[in-house]
Amino acid sequence: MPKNDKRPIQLPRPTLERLKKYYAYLMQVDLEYISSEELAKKFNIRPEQVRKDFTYLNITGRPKIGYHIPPLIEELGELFGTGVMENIIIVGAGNLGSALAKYTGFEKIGVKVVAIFDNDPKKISSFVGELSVLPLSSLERAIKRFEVKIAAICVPEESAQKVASLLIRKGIKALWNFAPVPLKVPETIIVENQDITSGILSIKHVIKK
Ligand SMILES: NC(=O)c1ccc[n+]([C@@H]2O[C@H](COP(=O)([O-])OP(=O)(O)OC[C@H]3O[C@@H](n4cnc5c(N)ncnc54)[C@H](O)[C@@H]3O)[C@@H](O)[C@H]2O)c1
Repeated sequence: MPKNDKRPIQLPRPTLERLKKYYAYLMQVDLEYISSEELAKKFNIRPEQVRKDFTYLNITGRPKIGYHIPPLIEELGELFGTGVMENIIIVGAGNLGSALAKYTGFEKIGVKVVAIFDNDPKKISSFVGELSVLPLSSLERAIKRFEVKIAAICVPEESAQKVASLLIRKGIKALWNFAPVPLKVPETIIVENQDITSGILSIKHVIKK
């Protein structure tokens, strides 16, 4: 694909995962340039892998200097659509859903939590941060009003499928699933399963050596 072609790029999943890590890292560092060697060392991979990953971006490094970080961050931001604000909703105003709703870091990556839902009458109308917990009967209205495509599922695993199916019926296109259970969804629906245990397993794997 030509470099200035703006069609969505289908990245291999491992590449996408690495690009996300580079992006998070580059947002934190206080540097002007970074070489593929430095990035590779940080992530314990080969510099050729970094250079190959960056061929998906409209950017080239300079010999002996490396990649200019501000345009690199911009390119990565464009790849992940961080410049476009996407409204999301959360279902499940428990421990996890409430923590997500209060997290202030989402806006930096173009994500805004616009509503939180629960089916527990005791939680309805209580506040999570600045959001009042809504009943599921308000789902459709909120999805339409805020043009929401993404929903985070933060309900117990036994309710997750039911909630997923309801969200899809109400117009949601992508599910960010925190419940530790696989979801059955139509092919057109995007599902991202978020597993908090995977990070700690990676640490345990390294520590074991
Ligand atoms: N993936 C992760 O990293 C991770 C980490 C912690 C917890 N979890 C999972 O996230 C989910 C939530 O965990 P938690 O600790 O916040 O649980 P919690 O019990 O504190 O909260 C769950 C909330 O969901 C609500 N709920 C239940 N059924 C519902 C339904 N049908 N519709 C709407 N709301 C409903 C409950 O009223 C409750 O408020 C669980 O599935 C848990 O296993 C995942």
